[in-house]
Amino acid sequence: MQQQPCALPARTTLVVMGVSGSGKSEISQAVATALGWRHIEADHFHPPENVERMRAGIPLSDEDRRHWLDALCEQMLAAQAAGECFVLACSALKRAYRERLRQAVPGLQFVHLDIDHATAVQRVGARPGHFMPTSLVDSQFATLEKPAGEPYVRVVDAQQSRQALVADIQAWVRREATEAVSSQAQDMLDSEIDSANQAAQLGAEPIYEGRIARMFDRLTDGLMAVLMAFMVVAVFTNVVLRYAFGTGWPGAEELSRLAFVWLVFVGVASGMRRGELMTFRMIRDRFPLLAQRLVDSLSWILVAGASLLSALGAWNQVQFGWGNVSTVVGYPVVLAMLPVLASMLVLAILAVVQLVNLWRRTPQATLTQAHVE
Ligand SMILES: Nc1ncnc2c1ncn2[C@@H]1O[C@H](COP(=O)(O)OP(=O)(O)O)[C@@H](O)[C@H]1O
Ligand SMILES: O=C(O)[C@H](O)[C@@H](O)[C@H](O)[C@H](O)COP(=O)(O)O
Repeated sequence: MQQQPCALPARTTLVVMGVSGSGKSEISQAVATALGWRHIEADHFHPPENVERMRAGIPLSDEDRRHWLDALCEQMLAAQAAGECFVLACSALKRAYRERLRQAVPGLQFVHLDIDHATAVQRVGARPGHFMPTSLVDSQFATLEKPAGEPYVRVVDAQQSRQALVADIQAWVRREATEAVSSQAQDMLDSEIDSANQAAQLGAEPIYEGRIARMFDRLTDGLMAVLMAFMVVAVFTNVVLRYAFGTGWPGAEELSRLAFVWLVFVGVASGMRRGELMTFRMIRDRFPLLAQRLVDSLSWILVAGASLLSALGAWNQVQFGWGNVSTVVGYPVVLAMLPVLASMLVLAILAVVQLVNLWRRTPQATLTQAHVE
């Protein structure tokens, strides 16, 4: 049967292991045919001396198996290099032998055909023309270190019918491949989410610290707390008056709207000072360090420019609204423009401070500090 190029990205390599007579050769061949994978028969890679030893009833030693295992590793790597999945029939009796194979092919899967001594002896005895004598079955069991507990291992009862064994192994291989693919997909998704999180993140450090910064924080925090409390009380009072007493406070909506405008702009200035505004750095992080500084500088110049333009707009509005009052409460409408003006001026100043920081700090500090808004 012609092998198909192996399309699965994971769990594409399998060893069918067990003592002599467990059914490695036959079952692995059938599994390979069913999956369309290359079949490698380890018996074919024993040097003639090993075959002669076994024919003479002499068990192989670790040393006898060393070059044989090396040859098997070469065969597995050759299959992989050709882009083929493979099933290797190999006794792989000791853990150390399996580790040698795993070393060459990380993630190698093993199916252990677990068989009892009597059945193995019976099968080996009934197999005509094979070099392996039944006298060696004892030593095979003596050498066997069962693989249970090792990674990617399935143990099956080799006394089942051939069809049941092939179906079981095939289903396990497919399950493992699906799980591996979905866990790879999950890993990719996780890393996408990580890089997205890195791309859009809160600025790590405050732009400016010092006595004035502490005063500014106290002032803005206090102001926001008062504004928030005022909004809650105003809206709540209005609702209670309206539904409980059939009256209301006509100014509540207008004043809470005004408080909201103040809250937003005070919050923007406060967040910017603390470096807490959302930043996107996915593209910027791909540049070399110097280019990153230049991109950051350009970004801060743009922030300063845009903030100044907004401040100018707010100032025009202040002049325009001078003398005008709100319709319900009658507060001067410039009160709604002042937070915009103040906040935009603060943003422009902070952007300039950050521009200076960029060129004063070390490149590493700049890297963690920089924001691309
Ligand atoms: N599930 C099975 N049920 C009955 N006989 C089997 C089964 N699997 C293999 N055999 C037979 O057992 C003998 C040993 O199988 P083989 O594949 O050569 O084992 P191994 O390669 O492990 O020595 C063969 O004659 C084979 O036809
Ligand atoms: O490590 C070993 O002692 C041999 O590899 C042995 O395990 C293998 O079983 C023989 O090559 C016989 O071949 P069969 O396993 O096909 O009987």
